[in-house]
Amino acid sequence: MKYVIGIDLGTSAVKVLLVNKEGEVCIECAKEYPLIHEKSGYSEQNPEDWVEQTILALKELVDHGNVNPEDIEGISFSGQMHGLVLLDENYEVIRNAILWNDTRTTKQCNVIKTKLGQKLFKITKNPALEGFTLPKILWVQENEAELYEKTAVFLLPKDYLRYRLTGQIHMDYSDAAGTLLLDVVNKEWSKEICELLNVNISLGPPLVESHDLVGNLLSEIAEQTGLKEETKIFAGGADNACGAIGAGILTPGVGLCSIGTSGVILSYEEDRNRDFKGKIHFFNHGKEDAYYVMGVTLSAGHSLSWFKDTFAHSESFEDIVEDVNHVPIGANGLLFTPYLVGERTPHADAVIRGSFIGMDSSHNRDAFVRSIMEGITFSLNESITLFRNAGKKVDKMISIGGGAKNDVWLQMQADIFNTEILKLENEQGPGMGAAMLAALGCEWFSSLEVCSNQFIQVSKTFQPIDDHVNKYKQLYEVYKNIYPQTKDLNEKLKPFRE
Ligand SMILES: Nc1ncnc2c1ncn2[C@@H]1O[C@H](COP(=O)(O)OP(=O)(O)O)[C@@H](O)[C@H]1O
Ligand SMILES: O=C(CO)[C@@H](O)[C@H](O)COP(=O)(O)O
Repeated sequence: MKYVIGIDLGTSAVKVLLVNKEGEVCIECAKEYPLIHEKSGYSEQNPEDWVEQTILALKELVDHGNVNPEDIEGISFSGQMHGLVLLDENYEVIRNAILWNDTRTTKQCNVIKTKLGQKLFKITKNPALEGFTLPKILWVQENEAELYEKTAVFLLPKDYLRYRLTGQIHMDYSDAAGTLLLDVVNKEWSKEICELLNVNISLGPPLVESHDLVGNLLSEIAEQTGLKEETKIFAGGADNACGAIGAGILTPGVGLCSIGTSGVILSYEEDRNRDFKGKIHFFNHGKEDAYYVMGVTLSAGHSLSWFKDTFAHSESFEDIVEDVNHVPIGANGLLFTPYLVGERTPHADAVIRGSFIGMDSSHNRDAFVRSIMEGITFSLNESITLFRNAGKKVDKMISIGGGAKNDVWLQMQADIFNTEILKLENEQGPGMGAAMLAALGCEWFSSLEVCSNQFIQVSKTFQPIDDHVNKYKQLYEVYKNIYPQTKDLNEKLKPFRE
């Protein structure tokens, strides 16, 4: 039997999956790494942590996978999007990576808006948002000029990891789309944007397709992991593009809900000329010459992990969500907004912060956990509302990510979204998507579509329950009021944040 490995460089952890030619996940290993929040609004990671933890995860996979490393034909990648990794001329990391959920760049977003106006939208199909890469480049240019001067190339997180495993520098189109420097339709770095913002276009690495072969493993990495140097390495894609591939979202129809650190509602988009007026993101897919649109909740799983780290550090996620079903819908009158690091969709707002509304002395810990899960799901429902208002049909969704491990949450998604929710055999959509890109690159299949028929299995479906749908509709109306009513309060609280 032959195998491929999918590596998903997530925000909370790197997850590696060994997948055989039948699409079965033979073993998965995960290794965590920390987020660095130096100030309110800042979010960074040390790229060395990604490399060290990936090598450990791969070694564990080889040691316990019970397969001959010679039979592992290919590896590909999925990675958290937008994070800025700056390298000097020796390809050494210059500073910590500035991540997708870092919102320090409001000023730079305003500069982009002023200098580019409608051009930005015409070229990139997206607005200037704090999380994207270009504002981060401008922030370093302005605030750390001596580091910017040293920069020879910029990469995104999984591109840096791939560079360390292969010695080769590349970026794929699906991830490049999230930089705000890519001409999305013509698939090239935008000379016009670079010139107008005084960014040297040569900082952008060579662009490739997600399934392209980009090299083999470096000998020292083969030695450290137990893998073979000859293992073929394929470029991979943005985690949401890979999540879509790993859920079989390769044609219009079924949508995707992903609850990882962020939360994403995603839909395949056939028409590259479709104009969503920047309300949702429009990016290149990991499937060649295809596109997808999505809305993003910045702190989805992160809200739950914040609660766990702060109030239940020693417990597992399974423990803290175990009894939420004993709390009624609406968490006994407790509503939560998940704006722990600001928000993206539908409220692009770096200043807003979360709230618990309706706290009562009767509320116990389970009520708080339930209200967090409901608040995250209401936030994702705001993206679904945008999709529906734009004429997209949303009646069936595949749910992936850490949040899809819990059946109560999956039923909650069915009830709040009022859609059928499908759970897959394996909730690791991005890792599976990466494995599928490797399988395509190894020519096991003629297309991702053929591969998905073999690799993707639905394990369970959740139907909306009428009574729940009605209750959640009423709660959603209240939820939507919290943003406008807390916006001004948060502007006033901003000076007190450190
Ligand atoms: N058993 C579980 N039940 C509910 N939610 C969970 C469970 N395990 C993990 N999660 C959620 O999933 C999140 C991690 O999801 P994951 O897809 O691994 O994230 P990332 O790709 O960003 O690293 C956690 O922050 C947590 O909120
Ligand atoms: O910023 C975005 C998408 O635009 C995020 O979805 C990141 O790509 C991080 O993903 P996870 O770590 O939550 O999977």
